[in-house]
This record gives sequence, structure tokens and C-alpha cells, in this order.
Amino acid sequence: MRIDVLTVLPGLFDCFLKEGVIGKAISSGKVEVKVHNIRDFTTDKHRVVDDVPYGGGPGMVLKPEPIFRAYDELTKEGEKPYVLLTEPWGEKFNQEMAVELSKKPRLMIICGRYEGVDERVKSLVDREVSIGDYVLTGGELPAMVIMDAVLRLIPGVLGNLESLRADSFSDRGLLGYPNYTRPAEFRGMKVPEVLLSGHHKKIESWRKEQSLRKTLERRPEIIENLKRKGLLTKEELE
Ligand SMILES: N#Cc1c(-c2ccc3ccn(Cc4ccccn4)c3c2)n[nH]c1N
Repeated sequence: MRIDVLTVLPGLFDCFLKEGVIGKAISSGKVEVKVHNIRDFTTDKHRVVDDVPYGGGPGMVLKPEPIFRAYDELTKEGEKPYVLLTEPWGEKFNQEMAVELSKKPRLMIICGRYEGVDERVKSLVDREVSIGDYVLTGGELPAMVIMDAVLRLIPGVLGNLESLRADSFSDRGLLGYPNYTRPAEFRGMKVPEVLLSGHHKKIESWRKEQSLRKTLERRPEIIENLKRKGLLTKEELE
């Protein structure tokens, strides 16, 4: 997969693209992520990317020209990207969308700043996406959240064991099971016996029960949604 990111703050992505699972996936060539400074696609000597809003009002708006120039330049060759625009009021990002996006060969993520992008930029966009009902200062952190959730699903990025675990739980949006590690007792708090038993079938069923129970308690709508889609097995429904 290739992802092109358009932003006026490219430096925000430096650590994200160098460290951890995402950094390894990029350095090993499993995925390609290129961050482009929208300012590099301006033509004036002051490299202006924003302007005051028509009709008045607070703040500035990202101009359309530099973003269109970047899009035209970056799509001259190769497969056309599926274009995302991060927006406070976009479609809510979730695991289902992450799975869908992970199957695209190429993505482009346009990150707004200030009061957002000129409305005409949306003629380039396939999906306006929000990571939650709160307002951030720009679209870069949402872009990193989306990339993290999508790239971890690319085969080979997490390694087999992890991707197997992911398929059975988080890809259906179920909450995770409790994790423990040594010591077996810490300040009077013991690790559940089943996890020390070495009985893999019992451990797996305990973990599935914990995940379903936690999801039912905290996010009952996820269970209802899975029931409606027929994505819960008979045993899971019991
Ligand atoms: N995704 C997502 C987002 C954003 C987001 C995304 C892009 C931009 C571009 C500018 N701003 C600041 C802004 C916009 C509008 C009014 C005031 N302030 C953004 C915020 N906030 N919260 C989310 N879940």
C-alpha cells in the first residue's frame, strides 16, 4: 500500500513514521508513506497556503490551488488514490472502515488546518472522515490515527500471530480481553487461574467470554450491530 499525506505541518509526522510497528513496516518496504508539504505546491514567493474566508468570520481557510496542484502532481502516474479528508464532522472512523481502507492499493489523506479547507477541495475527496466528536486543531493527528489503524492490518505488518488475534476480535469491533503477565500475584491481585493452566481451548474461550462480556457492558450497540449482521456465532450468542 502507498499513502500520500498532504499537510502544512509535515514535521508532525516525523516520529510517527520512524518509530514502532509503523516505522518498521515503512523501513522494511512493506508499506510506502510519503508526506508532502502543501507549501511546496505554492507558486508565490511567500508560499501562501491560506486566506481569509469569503463572507467574513474567524480564522483562515486553506486555499484550493496548492492542494489541487499537489493532487495533480501526485496522481500523474500510477493508480489513482482513494482520497480521504480529515474533518471534525466527517463520517466516524471505526474498525470496519479501517478494514475497508486497508484493502485499497493507494490512499491520499488531505489534512486541513485553521478553519479547514476550501469547499472546492472536496471535489477531489472520496470520503470525509472524523476520528471523534471533539474538535482538534488540525487534521494531522486524525491522519496518523487512521494510518495506524489501517497499516496494522496490512499482511506482514504485525506478524501472523497478531493478525490472527485481530481477525477474531477487534475486526468485529469487540473490545479486547484482559491481559496479564508475570508475576502471578502482585500486591494481592492474582492472575486468573485459567491463564496459568496451559489449557489453550479453555484460555481461548475465557478470553472470548471476557471480550463479549466487556463489550456487552460498555458498548451494547456493538453486540446489537453484530447480531443484526449475523456476525456472532451461536455459542457467542449464548
Ligand atoms: N478528523 C478530524 C477531527 C478534527 C479536525 C480535522 C481537520 C481539521 C482542519 C482544521 N481543524 C480545526 C478546526 C476545524 C473546524 C473548526 C474549528 N477548528 C480540523 C479539525 N477535529 N476533530 C476531529 N475528530
